[in-house]
Amino acid sequence: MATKAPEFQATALEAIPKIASLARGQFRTHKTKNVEWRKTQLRKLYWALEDFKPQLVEALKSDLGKSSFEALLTEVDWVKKDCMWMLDHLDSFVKDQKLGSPDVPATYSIMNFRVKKEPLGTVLIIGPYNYPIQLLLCPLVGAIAAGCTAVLKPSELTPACAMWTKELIEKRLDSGSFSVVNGAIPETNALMAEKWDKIFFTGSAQVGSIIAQKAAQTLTPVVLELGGKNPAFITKNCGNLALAARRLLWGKTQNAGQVCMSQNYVLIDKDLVPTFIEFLKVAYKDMFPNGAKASPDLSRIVNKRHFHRIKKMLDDTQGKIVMGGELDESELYIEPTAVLVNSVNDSMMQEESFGPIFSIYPVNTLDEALNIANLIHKTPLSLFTFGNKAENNRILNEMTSGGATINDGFFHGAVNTVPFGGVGDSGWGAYRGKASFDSFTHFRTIAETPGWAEKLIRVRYMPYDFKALAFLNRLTEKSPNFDRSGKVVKGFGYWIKFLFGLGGKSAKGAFLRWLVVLAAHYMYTNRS
Ligand SMILES: NC(=O)C1=CN([C@@H]2O[C@H](COP(=O)(O)OP(=O)(O)OC[C@H]3O[C@@H](n4cnc5c(N)ncnc54)[C@H](O)[C@@H]3O)[C@@H](O)[C@H]2O)C=CC1
Ligand SMILES: CC1=C(/C=C/C(C)=C/C=C/C(C)=C/C=C/C=C(C)/C=C/C=C(C)/C=C/C=C(\C)C(=O)O)C(C)(C)CCC1
Repeated sequence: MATKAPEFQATALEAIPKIASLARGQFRTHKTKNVEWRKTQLRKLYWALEDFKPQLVEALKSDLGKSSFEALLTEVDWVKKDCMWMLDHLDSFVKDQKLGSPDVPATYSIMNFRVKKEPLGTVLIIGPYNYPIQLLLCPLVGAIAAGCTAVLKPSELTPACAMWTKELIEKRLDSGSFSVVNGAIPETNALMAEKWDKIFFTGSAQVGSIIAQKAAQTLTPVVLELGGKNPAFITKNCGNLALAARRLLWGKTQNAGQVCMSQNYVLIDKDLVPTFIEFLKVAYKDMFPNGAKASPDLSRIVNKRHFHRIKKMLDDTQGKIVMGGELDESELYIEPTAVLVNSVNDSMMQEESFGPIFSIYPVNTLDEALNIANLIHKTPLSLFTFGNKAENNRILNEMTSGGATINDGFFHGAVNTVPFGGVGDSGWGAYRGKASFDSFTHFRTIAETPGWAEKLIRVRYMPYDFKALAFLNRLTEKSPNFDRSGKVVKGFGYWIKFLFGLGGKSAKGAFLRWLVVLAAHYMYTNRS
């Protein structure tokens, strides 16, 4: 098969309602409820990715200048691994979950409470341009696993990937259950005019807000994976400043920093700044011995609009470029660049970089760093800490983020099986690993009341009987072990428990203590 992508073609607007209706129709056949059917789709997706590998690698090169190393590690092989992982665990995820203690009080245990995992239905997945394969198809893995049908809308900014994605999905997966609509705003609007059971959107906060507002009109649940202005903190006690510099530079070189979870700015103890800059330069030289432009590993900026967006941040800064700074529009090339700034109002602090540039902001104290970070963006997608244990804990405690990495760049997001998502305005909901399955699943609680229990549970019927209610309360109500000021009261029950538990708080602890006592007693009475 040729590796050159078919020319980009938007899906005809009038075809979109039919595509959505077909996917809904396929869901109503109930075939997706069959776990074997889902597994077959995941297996087919795995092999489609393997078979289309040359095309996808080539497409990532032509759309983003992405190296084949990254194309495999973070896109094609990444999704294949996701398929394999899901196949390995799906049987256990789909099982009904029996509900017992502590969810169900012992008095209701006869009702066989359980949670049934149901597919949400037909879902819409809208992807961004930076990881056009991974960020579109990983949610699809979750949707297939959960038993949903889906329509995918790749980013039009990566046209070659969009066209191959359409071909591999529509040729290899169940026809009509999974389709791809290509296009930009008009096509997305046409999709948004349809009724979905969930919308999974990855992209900018501005578009995320449009999607959420539209979805709210039909009470459609949404997952939003958005961006953020992500801080890194470096304190005097970071230990290895050279390592911090190298690891943070990694975050701005992979995919030319077009990674929504990489750092936007570094808040660093002012005394460390000159050495940190030197270490950045050393790391840069290590990664790009012949300069970044000559490196076959560094991606390009996706298009002129984004190139100029990033360039404007550099044009508007009042700071000083201390590493990098070269730009070449003809190649959409921007060199990994660090800018030393001294104002929170600087363009390098206020705009989301989403490119290979970041700022360095010197601070006097950790208090100051935390105040600035909370001011710039209270709920970023990521956060990075390079301090001692107490400082790292303090940062994690006093500032939230979607995810965080201690002592590295975005490592919390570099493993495909752990939950990933934002918080507040950096995103709603999470996916990856089991979270991908959960994201497209309705957890339906089921109770089953046996006929023979009728007499036991008839207290609910009219005419109401207060005596029966009092009896039920005696059986089920727990009296508080705290007073009106919220203080725990150590009453008779507490001391009895303490005595019989031999001071242990849990049943297991008490059991172990009793074992020790009995063993000691046995040895004492059987001593020769
Ligand atoms: N949290 C996460 O996992 C990720 C978040 N991002 C964020 O995404 C942004 C960059 O990605 P882009 O592709 O530029 O995002 P974008 O928001 O411009 O586009 C995302 C999708 O929305 C569609 N779209 C664009 N404008 C629209 C409109 N007015 N109405 C309806 N649909 C529209 C596009 O066709 C595309 O498929 C950055 O802000 C970045 O932080 C990117 C990757 C991952
Ligand atoms: C091999 C042996 C061992 C272990 C070796 C280890 C731990 C190797 C580690 C390798 C590393 C650090 C690989 C790094 C990979 C980075 C990846 C995959 C980055 C992915 C980025 C992604 C997916 C970006 C996503 C972007 C998103 C979501 C966005 O824009 O929002 C032992 C254990 C030491 C034993 C010996 C053998």
